[in-house]
Amino acid sequence: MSNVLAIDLGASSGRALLGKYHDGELSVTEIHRFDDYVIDHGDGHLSWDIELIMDHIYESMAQAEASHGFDSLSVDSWGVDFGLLDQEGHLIANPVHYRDKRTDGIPERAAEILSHAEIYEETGIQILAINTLYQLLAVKWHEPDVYERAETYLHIPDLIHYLLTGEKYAERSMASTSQLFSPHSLEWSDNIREAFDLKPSLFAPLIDAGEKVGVLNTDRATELGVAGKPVLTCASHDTASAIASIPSDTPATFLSSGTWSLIGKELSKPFLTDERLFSNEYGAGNITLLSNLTGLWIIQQLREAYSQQGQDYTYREIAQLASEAEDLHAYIDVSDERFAEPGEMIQKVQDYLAETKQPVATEPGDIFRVVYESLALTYRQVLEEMESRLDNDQTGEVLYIVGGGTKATILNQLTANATQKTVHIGLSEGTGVGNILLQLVALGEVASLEDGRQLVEPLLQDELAGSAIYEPQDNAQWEVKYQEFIAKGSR
Ligand SMILES: C[C@H](O)[C@H](O)[C@@H](O)C(=O)CO
Repeated sequence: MSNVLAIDLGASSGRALLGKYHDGELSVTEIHRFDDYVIDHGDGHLSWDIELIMDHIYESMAQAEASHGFDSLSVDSWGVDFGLLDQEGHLIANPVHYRDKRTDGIPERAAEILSHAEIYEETGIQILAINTLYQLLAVKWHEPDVYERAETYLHIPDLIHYLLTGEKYAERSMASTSQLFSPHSLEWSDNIREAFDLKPSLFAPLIDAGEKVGVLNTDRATELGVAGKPVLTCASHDTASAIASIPSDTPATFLSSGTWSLIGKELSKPFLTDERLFSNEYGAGNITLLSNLTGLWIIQQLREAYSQQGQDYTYREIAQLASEAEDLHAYIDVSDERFAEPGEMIQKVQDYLAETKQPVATEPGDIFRVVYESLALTYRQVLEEMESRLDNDQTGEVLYIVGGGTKATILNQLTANATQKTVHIGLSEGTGVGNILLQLVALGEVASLEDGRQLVEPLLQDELAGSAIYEPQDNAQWEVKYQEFIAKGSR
């Protein structure tokens, strides 16, 4: 019998879930939710307000204690970002946001030292400017004084675990997002470190999901009466914890749907392609081969843009408008760099449509529909690219979707239509539940993650009450749309 506290930090909001495992049954309650922890410094500079996040984590502990109490805690978050500690172990500054402009031009400069092909060969990670490697190089090359002071780099969950326990570790699923890690050896890549002459001290000892980091030992923990409770690793990368919550007996084809869309397959070993199409991240004990796509961020940004014009839409209203919208047969390339950057999203979608000589959507519902359809068709494109390269036994008829994006039911159906796969809906709080399952494994309450995944089905029954499967519809029509998309909107 254990109660575990999962802190799940997303790029748009964070939440604390209390998982109660009693008599072989798991129940999960959300006890705290918070947002607004991005600091916008202007001129394209963004950081994460770590003090505010820590306040909410202590608030979550207080709520958990006021509820049923908790036996352990673990934090997961978005990938790639990190904090730098100095020699005394002090955080030098707030962690910088992956959308910060500091990495502009860095991948190109890095390629003069080690080609993109060599970096991919070593790390199995797609070349994206947000990657930790490029962020660290931005510090080294543009802020040498900060680089000099920096002794250790820690990803967000590792940093928070350190601030709670004083112990410095790097959990492997998160390390695998960095482009400083080898999916072949599952260790930090000496080749990358040496090629870019990065200080060895920056790299904390690696640790697996499901291990003990230390115990809560801060003054605030003492004040709350929670000092001494263990802090454990889950799969600290939120995508990896989300995939851990998929109730599949066999390696799954997955879409982790949220601000980002991470679509791919669970594999037993890395799979590299000459075209550097997919990332080989490390999950909870397996490789998660995936493509990292700008996901519902575009919808979130459209919503904000309409709000600035005085039109406030709930996500339910957005889905409704999109489902009633005209089918314009118009598509965007969701991976076009302009859509990854904040601001002016209505204009950006319209500009893209005009530039590619497609009907320009003007009504909000039409614009939302263009984005939803383009996402769904991009999922098909990625899965086709993947499945055409993998062995037959690694292809699948079922696609599992987990994460907050599952609430966009229109996107679930469009994804089934576009991919021609049966879509099984997982938990909207899959990440937090994956975090909980891995803590239960660490505590010895559940024998393995496979056993833990069996606990998810009853949670799904509670959440979805029967609407958990979407079958593909209108196959012929979607075949036509896919060809149109490949011509106008594909990446
Ligand atoms: C930076 C992104 O958050 C990251 O690449 C992605 O993998 C993720 O963590 C989505 O939640």
